[in-house]
Amino acid sequence: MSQSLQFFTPFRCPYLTPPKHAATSYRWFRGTKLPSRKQSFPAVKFSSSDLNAASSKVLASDNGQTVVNGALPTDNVVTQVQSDSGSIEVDAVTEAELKENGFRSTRRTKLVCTIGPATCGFKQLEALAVGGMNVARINMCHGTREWHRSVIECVRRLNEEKGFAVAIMMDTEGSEIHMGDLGGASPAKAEDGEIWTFSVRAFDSGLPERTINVNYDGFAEDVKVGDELLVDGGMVRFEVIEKIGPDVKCRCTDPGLLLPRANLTFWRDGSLVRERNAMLPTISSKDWLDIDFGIAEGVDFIAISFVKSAEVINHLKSYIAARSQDSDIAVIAKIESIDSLKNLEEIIQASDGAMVARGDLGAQIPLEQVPSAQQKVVQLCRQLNKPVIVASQLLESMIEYPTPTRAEVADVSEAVRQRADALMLSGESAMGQYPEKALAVLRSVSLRIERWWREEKRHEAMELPDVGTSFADNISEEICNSAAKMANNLEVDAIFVYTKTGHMASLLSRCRPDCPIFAFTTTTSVRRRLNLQWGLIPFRLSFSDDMESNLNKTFSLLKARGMIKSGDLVIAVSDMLQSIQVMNVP
Ligand SMILES: Nc1ncnc2c1ncn2[C@@H]1O[C@H](COP(=O)(O)OP(=O)(O)OP(=O)(O)O)[C@@H](O)[C@H]1O
Ligand SMILES: CC(=O)C(=O)O
Ligand SMILES: [K+]
Ligand SMILES: [Mg+2]
Repeated sequence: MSQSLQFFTPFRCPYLTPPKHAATSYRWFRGTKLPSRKQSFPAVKFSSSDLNAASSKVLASDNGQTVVNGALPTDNVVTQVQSDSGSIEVDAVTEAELKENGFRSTRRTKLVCTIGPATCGFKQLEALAVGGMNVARINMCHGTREWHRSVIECVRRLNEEKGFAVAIMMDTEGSEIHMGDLGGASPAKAEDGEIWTFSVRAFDSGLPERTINVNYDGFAEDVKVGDELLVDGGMVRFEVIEKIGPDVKCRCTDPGLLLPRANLTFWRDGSLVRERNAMLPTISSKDWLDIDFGIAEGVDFIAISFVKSAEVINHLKSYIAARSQDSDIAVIAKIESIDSLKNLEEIIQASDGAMVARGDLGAQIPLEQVPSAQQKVVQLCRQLNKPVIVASQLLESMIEYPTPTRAEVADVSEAVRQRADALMLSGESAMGQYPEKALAVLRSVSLRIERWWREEKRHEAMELPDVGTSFADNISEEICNSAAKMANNLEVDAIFVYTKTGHMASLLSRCRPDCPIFAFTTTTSVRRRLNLQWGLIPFRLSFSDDMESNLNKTFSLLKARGMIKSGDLVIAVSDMLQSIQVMNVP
């Protein structure tokens, strides 16, 4: 049986001004005591007077079939469903998880893994995909384009051959100051009191002992004797003791490992020195070449390091649009500098998502300010309806050890509790000894915390401001907000959303409902992109504007695959019809 509410908006044309009185309404929902899901659904016909909106109509029938636009689904639909039964695509891991644990227990928090030497092989990538990796990140700071291309090819092959839907994120190097790549030598340890040389010289035949290359030509000019030099945000510290032409001699004051291409920052009188850094371009000439590479390879996301303003994001987005027609590449702003925090709202607004890149962020602001910055970025992204990734050092000790520290588990839990869209592994999966175990920890902690929070109903409702600019957008938002609220109150098993661009799916995800969201979309690229968003289970399915036939088709395909069963309670929304329907699976 089905109950439905539809919003007819004849003024969806952008050049028509919407009449104000036609605001959508779900008063019946607010004012009506909703039946508990234990009760079966009475077939109720709402009269249009039950609704506030003159332009809204409720269509319901009592024979288990919904009347859409006055037409009943015909036998033809059923025949078509049968002959089309192989045409739904969902990630193989999610499918297995759904069947094994049921709808409600699927993981909502998405997982991103940085791919490096420890995980670049086909088998290792497969193990990560099986372990729940939703997005594979390649970091252009490291490795050659050839190396990255082979990783992308492996992921694509896995998706095709094994039915995964792993998306690819390319992360740019950015032009902040960092060390060279050590010329292939293994990372060295700097000991307390040792003198090391940081040099902007090019060394043709290997690096002399205790010498580090610096990528930024102005380095020797900019630093002063007495400055403090921080490697990787303070993992190793030096004091500048002498400048000799292109060489800067430094004494190690905090020992530690010098990793290839580690970030360098220098501090004077307790403050970060940034004058010159602030003038470096966010996207370097090398980054532009990497971006061309990413576009040519058809990556799903490009993450931009050290974003300073919204301008660079807009610039990149128009470049991508010009270079690749119909491109679905989403641009993720990495929040990892003081400037990005200053211009946070405009940057997030301009981007398709953000990453709290705590590694470099912690080198630019005092460490104790990183947690509040994280909370702020996560919250703002949700309000602006952009996916957000919490990254760096989540399970840092697992680079070397097979179990995380209690503090690391608490940190992961906090990011899940904040309801970030995704968590990211860096060194743990790129070059650690236990990439699969680290992923398993993220997975099990996410599941546990999500369930606990749901059961205890601890999530305080967040004020979600309107994000759209048009009246049609506002209707979509109202529909999604209401659908999510109804889903929680009725304790439905899943929300179905039929969406071509993915926008309605992300609006639902933003509400963080108690049940998972099945997002049906027509293209594989949108489906992969939705993989980053909280609570979405993306399916590829060809569908029409006829919701009734879409629903029949989906029910029959999902039932045939054992993913849903008769009696399951679902709410369906669509961005073609702007409707909400509540029904038990027939
Ligand atoms: N493609 C790669 N080849 C070799 N080593 C890699 C590669 N990708 C990552 N790594 C190693 O894993 C570590 C952590 O990866 P991560 O992507 O966090 O890099 P990062 O250098 O900290 O830079 P970023 O600030 O962009 O995250 C790196 O420091 C590097 O040692
Ligand atoms: C991920 C990243 O770039 C950082 O944490 O600095
Ligand atoms: K990077
Ligand atoms: Mg960084």
